[in-house]
Amino acid sequence: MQLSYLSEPSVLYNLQYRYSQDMIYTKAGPVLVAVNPFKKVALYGNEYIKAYRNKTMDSPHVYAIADSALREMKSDEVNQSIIISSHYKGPTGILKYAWLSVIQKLGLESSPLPTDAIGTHQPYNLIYLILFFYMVHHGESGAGKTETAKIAMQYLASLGGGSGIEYEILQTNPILEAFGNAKTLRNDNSSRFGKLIEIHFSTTGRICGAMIQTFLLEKSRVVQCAVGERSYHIFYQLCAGAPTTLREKLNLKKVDEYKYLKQSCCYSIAGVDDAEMFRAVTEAMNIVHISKEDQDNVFAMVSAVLWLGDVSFTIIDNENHVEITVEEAAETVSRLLGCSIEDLNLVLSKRHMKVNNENIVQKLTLTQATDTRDALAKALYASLFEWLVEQINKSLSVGKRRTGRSISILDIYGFESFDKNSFEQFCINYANERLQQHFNRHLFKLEQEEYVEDGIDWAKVEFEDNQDCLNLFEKHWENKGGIYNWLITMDSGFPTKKPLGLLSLLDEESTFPNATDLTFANKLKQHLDTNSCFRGERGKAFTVRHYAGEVAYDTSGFLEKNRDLLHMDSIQFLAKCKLSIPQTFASKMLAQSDNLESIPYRPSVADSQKLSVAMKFKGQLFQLMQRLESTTPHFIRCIKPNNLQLPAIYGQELVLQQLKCCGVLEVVRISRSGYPTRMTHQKFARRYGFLLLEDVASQDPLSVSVAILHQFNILPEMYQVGYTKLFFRTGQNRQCTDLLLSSKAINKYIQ
Ligand SMILES: Nc1ncnc2c1ncn2[C@@H]1O[C@H](COP(=O)(O)OP(=O)(O)OP(=O)(O)O)[C@@H](O)[C@H]1O
Repeated sequence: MQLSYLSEPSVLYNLQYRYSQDMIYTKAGPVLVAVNPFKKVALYGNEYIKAYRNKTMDSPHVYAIADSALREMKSDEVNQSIIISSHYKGPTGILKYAWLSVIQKLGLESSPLPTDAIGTHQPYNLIYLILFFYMVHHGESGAGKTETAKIAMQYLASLGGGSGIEYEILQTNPILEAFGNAKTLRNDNSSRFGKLIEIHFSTTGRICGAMIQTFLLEKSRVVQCAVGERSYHIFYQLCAGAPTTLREKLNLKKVDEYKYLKQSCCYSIAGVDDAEMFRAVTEAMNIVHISKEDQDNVFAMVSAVLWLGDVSFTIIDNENHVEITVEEAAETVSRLLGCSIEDLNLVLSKRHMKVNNENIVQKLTLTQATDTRDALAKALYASLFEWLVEQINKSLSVGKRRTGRSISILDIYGFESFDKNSFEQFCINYANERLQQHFNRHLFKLEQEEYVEDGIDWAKVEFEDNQDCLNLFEKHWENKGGIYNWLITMDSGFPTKKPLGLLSLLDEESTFPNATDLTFANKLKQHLDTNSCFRGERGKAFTVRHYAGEVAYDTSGFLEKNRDLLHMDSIQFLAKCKLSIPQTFASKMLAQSDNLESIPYRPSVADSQKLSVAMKFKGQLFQLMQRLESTTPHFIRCIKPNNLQLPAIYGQELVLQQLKCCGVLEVVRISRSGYPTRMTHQKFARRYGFLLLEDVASQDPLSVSVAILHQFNILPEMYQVGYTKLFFRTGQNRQCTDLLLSSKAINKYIQ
């Protein structure tokens, strides 16, 4: 089904009709729209893979996208990318908590919306309806990006490389999901990080290796998570599935006995067996060659993080200073990390500072000690995640003799807008602005530029350009006189001039020791109030006009999250641990802090051992975009038809909103009026020239092409002749080809 022939209402009608028939994939111009079925659909597996490979099936599918990426990689000798994204605006807030209390009352904890509860518990039906209406009109995560990425990987992996590498690539999924996914209110298996997997191919077109890059893991979840949500799956899987010896070695308790896990009152996921998942994860680790010893170290770190949360403090004076309480938690942490209780106490209750060139030791208050403990837990977990990805990459980089050709699959968080939007949404939405720019560039800008360059008659199709919003985030300009001053920021990844964009203002404020979230918000208002994409709000808030809608951000916690400081004392503490894995984490952190010394912009205050989170993210995104720019992109837009994670419920408004947000409707418009299929005159003349019945006066490819089109009476409104290419309306090239092939001329030729 090609939506490109259709008007907007019929696009919507068709999507809904197809969804009701389990046809969850639809093409909108070059973009594949995937509507989450929330149930098993009979569209996958070897039979389907074979059919798409042999071209006996050509209906829209992730397999078809992966297949054309593969073919184009081989024929054009250009790297390809499959960019999977979703766009939603989601609620949190009171109704969600109301819903949680409803399901708890029904004794159906962890189930987002049990269908049997709707019918049998009449008193709750009204609440259900209100919630349903509310949720359907806002939309949320769980659109199906990760599943789609896995389906694309499955297709590519089915090619077989003979070395088993494709199986290894698939087995990275359970590991990354265990350590980087969590149950949220919106999705039982929500990815809390972005992921790019680059699959490498040999000269014969076989998979010979892969490389994974991850982005911005949500580490705050390790120490804090909302009611009804869970922390990372691995915590629950380890506690449920560790064999007795490991359980004893790690001194594991039940999940509801750990403070970090207890706070959200949610321990299980309907239909998921954590113990079984643990076995699948260890099996996957074996397959990607993570040694038994390393696995034990990994699980020791996971257990250490859990036990750190249980380390408590005793107040030792009337200034609220503390020491750690020496009990099971502290003892277990020191055993698992390989440090002494004294060192653990020192790092959590005291801080070394340099004041006026003099070294002093400051005692920590209860709040400071608790923050230090949580920062250590978050850093340990984030380092562990990074380390695991590194190990996986080592294992996947087997095929050194590769062609340099690759297909990258990008599965990155979608646009987010909740009741309360914090630093995480700020970064995620910035990433989405970047990706939307990439989408616009390829589907609107470059497309239309090509028409103009080739001199065809073309009335420009307007599209929502998000350049202004990107500038608000990234660029530096002088407010005086309102003149934009395009100063380089990205070459080095660091600003070289006075910062006046959202990111650089945030970074600058993060380096002032006395700055607060309020001074940051005021600074934004002072510098950016004249910007049309920015609006200062009361107090600590500000609003950004994103391409997908306005989002109000609350700056509470922005500075702290952006600084993401782990005090040098904590790094040195990890370096002193006897186990090799915390030592490795420490060296990595120290290496990062060394690199920073060469950066002129960041002041050398004692704590600035790390690049700020926003700047690191900006650098990562910049590299990502550079990488994607050198590929031919294939876009998949995932749509969530309801927020209840249930099959057969299709919220028209919700779908429409997502289609609008992600530019699909504009793509349909441009595909209808545009000429998406094209072929150079040379290629067209070479392919069909032999069909000409009469000699053409001039043998140049353009004249031959035009003569062929005339001979077969191809309607003039179906194509345009450019300087270098023929441009065909949607699908017309194919119809044209069919026409040519079924013509008498070809029959004559064959005879
Ligand atoms: N093609 C599919 N077939 C069957 N079920 C699917 C499919 N795609 C998604 N789902 C269901 O939807 C759920 C959410 O999908 P997924 O985790 O891929 O969403 P996501 O967009 O990656 O979400 P998040 O942004 O929270 O990570 C899956 O756990 C699965 O139950």
